[in-house]
Amino acid sequence: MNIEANTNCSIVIFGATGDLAKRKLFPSIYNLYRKGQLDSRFAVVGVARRGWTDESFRENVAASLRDSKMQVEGDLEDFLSHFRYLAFDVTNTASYQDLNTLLGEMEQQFDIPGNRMFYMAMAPEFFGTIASYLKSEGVKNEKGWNRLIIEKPFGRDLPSAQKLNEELRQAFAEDEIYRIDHYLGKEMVQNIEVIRFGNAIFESLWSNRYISNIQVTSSESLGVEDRGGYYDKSGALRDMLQNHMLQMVALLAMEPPIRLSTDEVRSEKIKALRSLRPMTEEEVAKYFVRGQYGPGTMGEKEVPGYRSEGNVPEDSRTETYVAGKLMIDNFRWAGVPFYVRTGKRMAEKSTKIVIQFKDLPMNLYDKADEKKQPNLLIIHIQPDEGISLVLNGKKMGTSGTATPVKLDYCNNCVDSLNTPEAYEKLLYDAIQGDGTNFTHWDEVALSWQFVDVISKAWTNNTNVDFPNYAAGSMGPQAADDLLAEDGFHWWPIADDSEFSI
Ligand SMILES: NC(=O)C1=CN([C@@H]2O[C@H](COP(=O)(O)OP(=O)(O)OC[C@H]3O[C@@H](n4cnc5c(N)ncnc54)[C@H](OP(=O)(O)O)[C@@H]3O)[C@@H](O)[C@H]2O)C=CC1
Ligand SMILES: O=C1O[C@H](COP(=O)(O)O)[C@@H](O)[C@H](O)[C@H]1O
Repeated sequence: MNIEANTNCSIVIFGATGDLAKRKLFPSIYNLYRKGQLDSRFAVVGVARRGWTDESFRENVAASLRDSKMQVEGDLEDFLSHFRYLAFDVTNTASYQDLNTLLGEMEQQFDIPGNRMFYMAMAPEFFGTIASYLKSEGVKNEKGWNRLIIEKPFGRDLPSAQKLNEELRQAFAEDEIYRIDHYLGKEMVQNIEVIRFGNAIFESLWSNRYISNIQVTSSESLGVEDRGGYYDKSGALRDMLQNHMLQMVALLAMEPPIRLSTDEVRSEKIKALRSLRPMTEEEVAKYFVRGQYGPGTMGEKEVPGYRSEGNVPEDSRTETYVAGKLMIDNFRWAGVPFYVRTGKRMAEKSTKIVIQFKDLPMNLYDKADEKKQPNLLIIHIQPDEGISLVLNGKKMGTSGTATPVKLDYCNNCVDSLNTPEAYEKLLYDAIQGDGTNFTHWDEVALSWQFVDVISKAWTNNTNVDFPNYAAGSMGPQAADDLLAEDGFHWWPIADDSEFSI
């Protein structure tokens, strides 16, 4: 970690009237303030087009805290006094000059030495323009540090991501750019490194010698809600796999870094992503499966199919589900499939990683009429947070018979109230100058390079039979077949008591 002593700063939120600011950013800033993790000398400037006043902006911030069901204490008025609003036109130099003047005033008022953090919570087509004006109009400050936080999506393929990156790099250095992947702020995603590198029993087994396959599932029960317009141009591959899923794979596959510094961790993740076995377009069908949900039942409720959602064409060929088999061609992982799957309108909201260990070459407790139970390490990312280890123990009252036993550690049972939200942690890290849990450009580029082949193959092959899974199910049959061909199956993500074959 690279910790910055100088953390009193101004935060400028571009897109301060939007959904992300309301649902995630204001509550996170308030939590940091309440816990004393934000220096008391801070300022927040919200910018967007609409003509709000400071008062209406503050009322909106307060409403966002109420909506997030936060415990707001007697300090709300003081907190809100650090917030100002500026109606803004991103293409007009005068707006940037007004912003600079306002920041100067607030820096004086709150004794801030010029540190500025610019948070891009706006449609991505504006990111390059804003970064360039921040520099040309002198809002990027010479007096303190400058940091640019960039929301997803970072491009829609490698060329567009490269173009965006070049635009940003004209104005900001790589170490001033913080590309957010909110999965990297999740408590249990951060725990992957600790589980691996803090436990002799796991690190010594963490390779193709002992692991047979790894499964990463991130299933969502919600559909596309009101984001049909965005989602139909994106799909599950770009929306989830290119970023969150590949980041989790990189953390699971990387070599131990020589120390926990930003550069060392990133460098190992980059090496893991470079080891992903590339595919040709023709090979994509062998490794990847796409799906789109049709109508179905969620709990008791009938829900429509994807093609009937708002702003989605009725003949859409956008995938709402993707499953794949990734091979990592390096010494540690050769021969071990990493299976990933993610989708909307699946049976459960759940993110889990299951590490399946190889069977013993000879197990004295194998019975011809009983199926074998492999050892499993399960990392529960959300909504439950914790670790389970599935072992074999003696079946009580019998002799010579083994039965699966599960050891559970529940992280959010211990301290659920104090588990910080991902955005809160990432904002805190960015203020500290710690970029470890943000993605380096090379990681973004390698991920797009891998994903672009899949999206090209899917665009060129229009012969898809969509919808191919019912809302409320666990996805298309082809995703089960993908594992069955290798002699595996997806481990259940819902009811842990089912952890026997
Ligand atoms: N919402 C979420 O949960 C997530 C969002 N993101 C990303 O965050 C970013 C923002 O998303 P979200 O908050 O949902 O989007 P919204 O559409 O809700 O908000 C967009 C914001 O941008 C402002 N805006 C739009 N055009 C202009 C303009 N020309 N000049 C100035 N301001 C403008 C809007 O305000 P006004 O209309 O007043 O100008 C509004 O504040 C996107 O990149 C998205 O992909 C990423 C992960 C999750
Ligand atoms: O980035 C995104 O993530 C969410 C899922 O995030 P989670 O923290 O709830 O697992 C997903 O719904 C959204 O489509 C995607 O853009």
